[in-house]
Amino acid sequence: MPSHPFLPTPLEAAILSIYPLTLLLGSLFGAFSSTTRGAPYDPAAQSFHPPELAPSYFARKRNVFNTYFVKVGWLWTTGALLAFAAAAAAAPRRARRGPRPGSRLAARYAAATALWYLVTQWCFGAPLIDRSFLLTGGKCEIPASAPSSAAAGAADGSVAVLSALECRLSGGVWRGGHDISGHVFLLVLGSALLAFEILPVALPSVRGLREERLVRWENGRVGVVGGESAEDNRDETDRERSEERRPEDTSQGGLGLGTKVALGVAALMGWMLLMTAIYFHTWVEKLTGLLVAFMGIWLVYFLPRGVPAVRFVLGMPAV
Ligand SMILES: CCCCCCCCCCCCCCCC(=O)SCCNC(=O)CCNC(=O)[C@H](O)C(C)(C)COP(=O)(O)OP(=O)(O)OC[C@H]1O[C@@H](n2cnc3c(N)ncnc32)[C@H](O)[C@@H]1OP(=O)(O)O
Repeated sequence: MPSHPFLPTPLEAAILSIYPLTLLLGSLFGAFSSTTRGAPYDPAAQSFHPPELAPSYFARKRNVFNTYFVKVGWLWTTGALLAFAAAAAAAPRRARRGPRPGSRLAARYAAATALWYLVTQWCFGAPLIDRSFLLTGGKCEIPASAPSSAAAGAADGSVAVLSALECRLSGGVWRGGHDISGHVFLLVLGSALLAFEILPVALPSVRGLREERLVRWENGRVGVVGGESAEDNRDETDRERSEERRPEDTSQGGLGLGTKVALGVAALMGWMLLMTAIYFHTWVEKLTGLLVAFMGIWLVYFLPRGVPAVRFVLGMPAV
């Protein structure tokens, strides 16, 4: 049982700990494997170069999983969530009496999408990842060989661009700052979103996914979702709703094809996280990617537990 609504249950903590462990094991493997250490790594290109000498297929930037899966990872996350929502809606009547995804699934998805967008795509201009790169001393360097129009910048060969994309378009190299790993961020946020939405619905009788979650009620008291102490503090309507749901606790939930596909997408994200940990980025870049993703997960899944007003907007999975 967690000690505060803002904290995960032991099972949720165990699930979340898979992420740092994956990064740690992957980074250690990358650091000690002789094949990886012997391959030519180009820090400017942030990859093994030339690609033919990369230590594995997954160590090449243009591998099919990176190009069509991670690089459009939010589209996959969206599709997986829709598949899960469709499977839950189409579940047979008996399973439908099991926990539902919750009326605020779309709000939580929108919140997570907004975070992904601000961090990796656009934040009233350059995305947060690019802003932090510039703030930590990074700049866009234009090689002498670049077309003269692009190279018209400062004396040190750098140009005043605000984003990695602009830099690339002007033929430059994004160099010198701290580059938070966008891959780690997206893969952790996307797979955790799927896990936190699907598991409490698909595995309703597993302790720690639903009923051990602590919440703070409007009167300031803290209780367990669906537990006795919590119900004592809720209004009549809430109690009635929870009575309706009680027989579902023993059902198997709606683990239809869509849910299995969505879990498959989350698992592939886990695999790609491991590949990223082994073959790409520095330790600190991976760590900051993880921390930013964890911040997002906390905002969407743990802050609502402790703040009723936020819970009113974002709700909680399977409640
Ligand atoms: C009821 C249900 C609710 C839902 C109800 C809603 C209703 C439904 C509404 C629909 C509405 C539509 C809404 C959808 C909206 C979208 O989902 S459309 C969006 C589709 N687009 C995406 O998904 C884009 C996702 N991609 C990204 O965000 C960024 O590309 C990423 C993944 C964060 C990565 O960024 P990055 O620049 O590659 O950054 P980074 O990780 O630092 O990598 C640095 C380098 O190392 C390389 N690298 C790192 N790791 C790896 C690796 N593992 N392998 C190979 N290379 C690697 C990178 O390739 C990169 O190299 P370059 O490409 O720069 O040369």
